[in-house]
Amino acid sequence: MSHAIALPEVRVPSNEEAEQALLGAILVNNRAFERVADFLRPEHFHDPLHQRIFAAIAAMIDRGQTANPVTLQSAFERQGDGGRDEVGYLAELVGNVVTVVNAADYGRTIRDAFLCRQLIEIGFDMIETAGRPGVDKDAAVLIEEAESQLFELGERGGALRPVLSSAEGVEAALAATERAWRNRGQPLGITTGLADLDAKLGGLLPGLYVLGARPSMGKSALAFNTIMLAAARTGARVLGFSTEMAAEKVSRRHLAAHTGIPADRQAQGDLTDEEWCRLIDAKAELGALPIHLDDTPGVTVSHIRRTCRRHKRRHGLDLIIVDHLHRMRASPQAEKQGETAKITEITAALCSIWKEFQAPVLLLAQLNRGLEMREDKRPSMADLRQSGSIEQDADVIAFLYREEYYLSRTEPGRRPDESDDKFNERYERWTRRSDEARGIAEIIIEKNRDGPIGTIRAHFDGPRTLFSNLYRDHGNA
Ligand SMILES: Nc1ncnc2c1ncn2[C@@H]1O[C@H](COP(=O)(O)OP(=O)(O)OP(=O)(O)O)[C@@H](O)[C@H]1O
Repeated sequence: MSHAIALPEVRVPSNEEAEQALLGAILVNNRAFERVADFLRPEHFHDPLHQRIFAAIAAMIDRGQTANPVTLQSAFERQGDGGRDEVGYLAELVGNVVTVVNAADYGRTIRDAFLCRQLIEIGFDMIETAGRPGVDKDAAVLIEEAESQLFELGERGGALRPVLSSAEGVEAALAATERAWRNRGQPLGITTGLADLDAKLGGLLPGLYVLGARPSMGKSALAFNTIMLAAARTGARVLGFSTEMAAEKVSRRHLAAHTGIPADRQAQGDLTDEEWCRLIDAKAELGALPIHLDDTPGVTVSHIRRTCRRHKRRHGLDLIIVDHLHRMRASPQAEKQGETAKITEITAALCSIWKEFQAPVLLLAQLNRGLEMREDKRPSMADLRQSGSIEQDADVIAFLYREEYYLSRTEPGRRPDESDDKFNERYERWTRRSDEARGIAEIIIEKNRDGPIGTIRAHFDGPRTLFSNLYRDHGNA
């Protein structure tokens, strides 16, 4: 049985005096407009007449004209919406001006009142839709919609994303080029911690990055231990979704990467006094990094979006890592339609997530077992399961490959009819290849929307579950 609740009477927030004072200040001195032009728009005013006056002032100043009661009045008359009492009102606004110094404060007060009015509207909408009997959307959808509205309001003050003119677009592109020129030698985007990879990709920029590999190749090690740590050390605020590994295990691997004490030994508590000290020192250093982990199993894209919104509001957000695609859940309809529909829905949604947050999304993906039947087990695009939508939506697709992994599992045994010489020769070949492959990983970039493709090599340290630069850090040629 449902029962009615009485809602409190809410006063609509507005500040008539601030609106009048700001308009008067701008009419006395048009320079006051510059102090509010970046964040204040006509719809932020509560009084419709003030909205019209502010819009007219903005248009005149944009055209390089002076806005004062006389020019404004004639502008209103030309538009056919001037009235006798406006002349008097504009003069009154000017007459009551005490100072033009507080223009920015008046502007912020007006905008705050607008945001509060918007909040009230969203709140009433929520009450109305959630309380309507026979509501046609389920609670999760209503929460998603409310969060989306709040996020928009928090991020852009309810403003529409600006449409850029060609001139503005070119100016933004040149400003980015200038920033890049100042930081030449540094990646444009967030560092991956691997210099050769940064050189190929320009670091991680807003976009969808897919990293595919067979299990145990070190995908999670590359994403969580190498990229996450390197990015966070440069101040990037990272949020990781780990569907496979508990957050505690990810953190234990962070400690392993930092101290060199393998995660399995930490878990067993088998440590010397000196190692304990290293772990405690590492705790302080790693604890200060802007890293957060969500280890909810089987996450949906809406869970990721909601968590990112909340996270961005509280902590800021520069990099999102999702481990991994094939452990995520899609909508019940897509799940019913099969794997292709599921992957298509998830990659499209992750694309909209990087666009919304203007941050790179690094998505890990498990590859088909089929590639292990091949002589050359280096992965390629065809090994991505249901790869169509991934190929289309991803800005970068890379694969991780370590020959060492396969060689260590195929130590030759003597065949029944094999001579000593033949066996020794085969064994030596295997030993040579194993030596060459030891600690080496290949990152094969098969798609790079804005840059070159190709393979880079890195060093893999198993006990630390950490990748590092091959040449610089290890001197391998
Ligand atoms: N203590 C250790 N000593 C040596 N190697 C280790 C140690 N701990 C982990 N590794 C190696 O790290 C690799 C695991 O990496 P990771 O879990 O990142 O792989 P993955 O590609 O994400 O695989 P999965 O999808 O199965 O999680 C394995 O090859 C494992 O042998």
